[in-house]
Amino acid sequence: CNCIHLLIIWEHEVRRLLHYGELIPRLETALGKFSKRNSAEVIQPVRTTVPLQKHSGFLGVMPCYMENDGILCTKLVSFYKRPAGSTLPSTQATVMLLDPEYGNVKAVMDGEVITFMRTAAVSAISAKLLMRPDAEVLTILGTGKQAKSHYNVFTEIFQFKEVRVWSRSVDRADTFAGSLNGPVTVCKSVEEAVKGADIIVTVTRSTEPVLFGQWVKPGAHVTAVGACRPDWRELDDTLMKQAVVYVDSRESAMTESGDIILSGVEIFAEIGDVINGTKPACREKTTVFKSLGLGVEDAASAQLVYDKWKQC
Ligand SMILES: NC(=O)C1=CN([C@@H]2O[C@H](COP(=O)(O)OP(=O)(O)OC[C@H]3O[C@@H](n4cnc5c(N)ncnc54)[C@H](O)[C@@H]3O)[C@@H](O)[C@H]2O)C=CC1
Ligand SMILES: O=C([O-])C1=[NH+]CCC1
Repeated sequence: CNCIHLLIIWEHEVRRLLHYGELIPRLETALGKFSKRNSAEVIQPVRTTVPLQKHSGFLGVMPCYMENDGILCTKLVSFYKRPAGSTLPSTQATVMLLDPEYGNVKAVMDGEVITFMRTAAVSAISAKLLMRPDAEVLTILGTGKQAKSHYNVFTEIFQFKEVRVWSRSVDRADTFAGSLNGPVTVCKSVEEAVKGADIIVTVTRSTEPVLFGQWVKPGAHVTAVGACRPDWRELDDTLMKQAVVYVDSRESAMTESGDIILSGVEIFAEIGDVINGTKPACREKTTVFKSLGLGVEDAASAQLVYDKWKQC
């Protein structure tokens, strides 16, 4: 039995071991495999969510099996609708890697760093495929953990002339700006922040639209990361209807995304279809990539952490 080899990999180790340069190619491969719907490559159901009514939150369970790669993984993620000013965390996560033959857990690792890095990396993949190559202005709406990881990966792999941020509180936006390793423009309104922007990342905990189509430049790319419940929104109907809509998973989007379900729009493609070359990247049009977060992303990330740990 190999159950004595249980590893615990803490947050600071995951942070040390994960780098976008290695994570992005692994995620591209995993998303491409996911969109082939070949059960020998990926079995990944839509996440199961248990409402935590008393605490305005949800526990998500996100299993994934990649048979050909020998990866069996599940993430437990709790996420909450916190009131303004709350100091409680909005997302907490733990990832478990199992041995698919024995069935034992071989590693338990921090899932928070995996969650904010893999989500930002997937957004960067969508931008690589869907953003105009001459994009100059990046806008980030929201100033939390995902905002930081998105700022980090977008400025690491692209070059923008200007990066803008917006938060409901200018003080929070100023604090966020001060924590970054580069210049940003703090904007007082969403409209000011997104005017003329080539790429807009929405990473808020809002449950109502914050980004309106009337403000978005034609041909811009929007990566929508928040609003992961069927009755939560970040984008309005006008934007959803004027855009070509890409998602990480059709099933997840039709189950979990208020922006997709309530606007009634058609999904054009999964991002994995574009990676596989089976659907085009409509860069010249306004595009929305609606991200919900997938177990296959956590599985590929956790395996990378494990591989790197073994190399040390
Ligand atoms: N698509 C995916 O794979 C994932 C999505 N998420 C989602 O991303 C969002 C951001 O997550 P974190 O950065 O970890 O949260 P966070 O709590 O660190 O940051 C949230 C940000 O949203 C702002 N905000 C809260 N309510 C708002 C409102 N009504 N209008 C405008 N802004 C508001 C906060 O001030 C803060 O700047 C959450 O909705 C979370 O559920 C989180 C993990 C993965
Ligand atoms: O994929 C993920 O971990 C999550 N998506 C929405 C909240 C957490």
